[in-house]
Amino acid sequence: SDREAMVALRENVRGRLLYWNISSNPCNWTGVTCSSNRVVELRLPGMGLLGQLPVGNRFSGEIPAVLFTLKNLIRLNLANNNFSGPIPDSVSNLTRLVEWFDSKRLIKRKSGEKVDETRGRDAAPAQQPVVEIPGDNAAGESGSRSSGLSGVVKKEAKSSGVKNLVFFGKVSRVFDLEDLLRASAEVLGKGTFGTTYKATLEMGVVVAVKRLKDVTVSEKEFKEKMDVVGAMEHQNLVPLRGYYFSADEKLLVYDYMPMGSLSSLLHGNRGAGRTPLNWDTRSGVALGAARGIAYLHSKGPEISHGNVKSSNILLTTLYEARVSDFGLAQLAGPTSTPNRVDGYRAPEVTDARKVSQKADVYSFGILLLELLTGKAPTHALLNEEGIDLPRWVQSIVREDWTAEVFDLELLRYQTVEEDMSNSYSLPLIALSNIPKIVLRWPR
Ligand SMILES: Nc1ncnc2c1ncn2[C@@H]1O[C@H](COP(=O)(O)OP(=O)(O)OP(=O)(O)O)[C@@H](O)[C@H]1O
Repeated sequence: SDREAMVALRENVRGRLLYWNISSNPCNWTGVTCSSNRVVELRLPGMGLLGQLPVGNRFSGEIPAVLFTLKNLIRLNLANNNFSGPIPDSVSNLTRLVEWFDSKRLIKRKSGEKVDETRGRDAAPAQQPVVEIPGDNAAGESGSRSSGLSGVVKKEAKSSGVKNLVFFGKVSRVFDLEDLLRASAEVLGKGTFGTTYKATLEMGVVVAVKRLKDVTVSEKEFKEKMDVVGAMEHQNLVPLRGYYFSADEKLLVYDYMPMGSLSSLLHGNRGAGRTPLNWDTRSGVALGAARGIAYLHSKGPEISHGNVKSSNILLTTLYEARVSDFGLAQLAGPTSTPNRVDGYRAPEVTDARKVSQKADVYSFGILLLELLTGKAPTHALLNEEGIDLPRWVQSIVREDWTAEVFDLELLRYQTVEEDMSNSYSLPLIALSNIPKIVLRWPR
């Protein structure tokens, strides 16, 4: 029935369907008998009419070759028809056939091979064969947007018909590489390991995609390391959902965190209209980040984050902390270009790939100072405005305890100074010689 066909169609286009329309257009494919005279049109967002889908029309005869030549065709659903015979030669353009339930009735013809017509005719009716056409067909001409990821990611990734995204966890696979490449993309920022984009997929899903640079490890090693990262599951971590690896492109797919990073909330938009982070929020973020890092450390003595800093503490809409970017330092070569991570780095760390758990704790201590002072620990040599945060804190409170060290935004809240100064219970902090850094953990 048409209702069933609609359900099948919706399921099979996996969210790509913008609208569909059953009209009573006569079907005119040579060699195809159509008993219901109905044609389903499929429109995809921004792509116009893509093709007519013979869903549930009780078509019989061979599948019209024209279907396989349609540009931008992603999936072809032949559900509830009575097609038989060979899949047309042009099917060799297709790199993947999925859910080919009716293998008896529909035969994939290898080039030059004769087709056994009778085999097809005698078999049971086709149930739900679905053909996918990934690769350049789908990402081509009208499909790609100039601001899309496909304009950024190298061709090789686009045309790789075999490789696809590798997903972690029990989450059902909701999109594939082609979906990702067609997504509209916005640069979120450039970091040590590459550039991160906000990618909005046509089906409405939003993800953060990190395009890694300078990956020196082999595919096998990359996979092993990403498997470890992908297995980390904690409410204070940004989950790595999947990755893509090819010779030219390495992509990581994370959940997108709509509030951005602690760094941008603390230091961005200092002008009018800024929403200051109050002490409750800051201490809650510190606690959440500590829990995320402690979880990583609990996974084994050799497992550390390696890059704890405020741009890697992302926030949910409820201002809960999610730690991001763990396990990436070991993918790169030994040469690490100096960057603002240095402001967080424990003095004993000489190789960015070898950061101990203790060094993570040092970086976390710097993060706490950043939360308390509102100052970013950028490296003075690289950035004139940068400060060596522990040294600055020491210089301010060397003689006498003074509230000057705190972020002015925090001091606007009357009770906060007392809150911050009353407690010395910060056993986690391994920063040496920093007097009177006080923080009360929320109860
Ligand atoms: N999952 C995400 N959701 C929202 N924003 C993100 C996400 N991941 C990263 N960002 C933001 O994108 C920007 C770039 O991030 P990226 O991780 O590439 O660099 P970084 O954190 O500045 O440096 P590094 O590479 O050393 O960690 C940062 O502002 C970061 O907060």
